[in-house]
Amino acid sequence: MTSKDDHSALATAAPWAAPAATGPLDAVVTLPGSKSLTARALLLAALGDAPTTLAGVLRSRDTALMRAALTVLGARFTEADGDASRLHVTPAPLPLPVDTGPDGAGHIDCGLAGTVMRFIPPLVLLADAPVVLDGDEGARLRLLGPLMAALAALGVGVSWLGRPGFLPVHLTPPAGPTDGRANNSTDGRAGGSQPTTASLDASSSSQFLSALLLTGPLLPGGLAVTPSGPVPSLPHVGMSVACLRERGIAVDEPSPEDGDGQRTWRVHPGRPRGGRVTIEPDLSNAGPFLAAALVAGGRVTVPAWPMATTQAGDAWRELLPRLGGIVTTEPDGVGTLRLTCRGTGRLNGIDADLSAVGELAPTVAALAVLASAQGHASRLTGIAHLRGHETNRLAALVAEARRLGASARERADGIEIDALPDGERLAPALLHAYADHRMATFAALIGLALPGTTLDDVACTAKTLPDFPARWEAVLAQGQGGEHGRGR
Ligand SMILES: O=C(O)C1=C[C@@H](OP(=O)(O)O)[C@@H](O)[C@H](O)C1
Ligand SMILES: C=C(OP(=O)(O)O)C(=O)O
Repeated sequence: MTSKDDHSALATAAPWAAPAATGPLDAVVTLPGSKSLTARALLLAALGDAPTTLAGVLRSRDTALMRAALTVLGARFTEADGDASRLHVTPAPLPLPVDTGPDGAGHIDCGLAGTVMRFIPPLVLLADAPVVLDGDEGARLRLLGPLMAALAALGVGVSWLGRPGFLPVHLTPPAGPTDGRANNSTDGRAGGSQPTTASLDASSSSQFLSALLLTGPLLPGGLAVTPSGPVPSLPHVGMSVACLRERGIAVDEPSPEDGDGQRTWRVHPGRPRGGRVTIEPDLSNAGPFLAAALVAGGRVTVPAWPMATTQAGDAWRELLPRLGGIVTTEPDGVGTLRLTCRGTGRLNGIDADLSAVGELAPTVAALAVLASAQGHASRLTGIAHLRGHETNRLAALVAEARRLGASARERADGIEIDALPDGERLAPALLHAYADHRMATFAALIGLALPGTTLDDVACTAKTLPDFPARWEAVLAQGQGGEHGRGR
């Protein structure tokens, strides 16, 4: 099944002419909600002990698919107060009543969303009928095997409908009730019984571990899960833990001193609390906008930046100065900051282990490619798992960097970009997005510095950020003689 939604229709449109910078920026960018926090908020609200009202919800392709998937499993969503970013969620009853088709299974379109294809399968442990998951062509290249092996060990019937280990897959709930219908505690610690135990290999995606943790409180006795090796993107696991705790579920995290294969996460049984939840702006998607100031000069400000957050994008505060920017903050609202990034037009190379924040790599790579033309080499390491993202991002970044005339290569766990020799320059090109929203924003950043850069598919940015081209053009119009008001 390939999605026939707006995204795939737009993907065939003419190439996008990436706007070039014509002067220093002076822009304020208000970003919609975090993709990762929205996915978790939707799922935990669907499993809640009472209705939830969500504010700051991201409305994008990934989150629409998550909503649709949870609707197949019995949750109900209604827009609140005519505001698209506010949602009332009525939780699903247990066992989850699957909306089945003529084949007796519920059908879930994962699009290209890692959060949907990984977070939904463990819910089959709580479901009353089988579920079939499929997605875009690119989604059929994203690994699911290790998560399914863990679910099979918990009694889920796993039947691969294509290549083993990948979508599409047919999942059958275990014969007996495995859901936590007895887990009625409100303190998140009742249940008393020994936890359900699982082990899994999460070395190719932290989402496998997050997926089990998010369903964990509904399993008999909760869940104790021990990944067999290293786990990338650990802040995203921390985000899953924080989201559970915010909803009253107790979670014991392993000690950072525990070695790979010895770390156990213990989720205590209970129903996630309903109530009101406000979702933070997407700090990963803030990256290209803040980085634009490094390329064009001037400044870009993001308001409502949380003072404390589990989002990987908080690392921009540390990464952008290393790449040549100046990052400052000032108080904004309660618990939030206005974060400003200033650029001078000069870029630095960077040698960075991005294992914890891999989703920031394409934006860092765009700056590194541009820095190579200013005589600086860069090395991004700890990101072998990016080969399993929306596309093989290591191959894609190297191919696109070379298309521009940069000297770049893949290493086992990352990429290297050489300093361009004196006298050599980068040249604009038609860049490829590979259906990957972050490869599209890579191209947008390159276009600021290389007039004439085009991109084959800007529509794929709708995966996590609606209206990206308009938002990008509005940022450029601010401070370059344009008449757009500041902020949006
Ligand atoms: O849990 C999440 O919301 C995510 C976890 C990370 O996945 P990986 O561990 O596969 O990198 C991240 O890159 C992805 O964008 C979102
Ligand atoms: C890896 C990413 O997405 P997904 O949630 O689809 O894994 C990403 O957004 O960079």
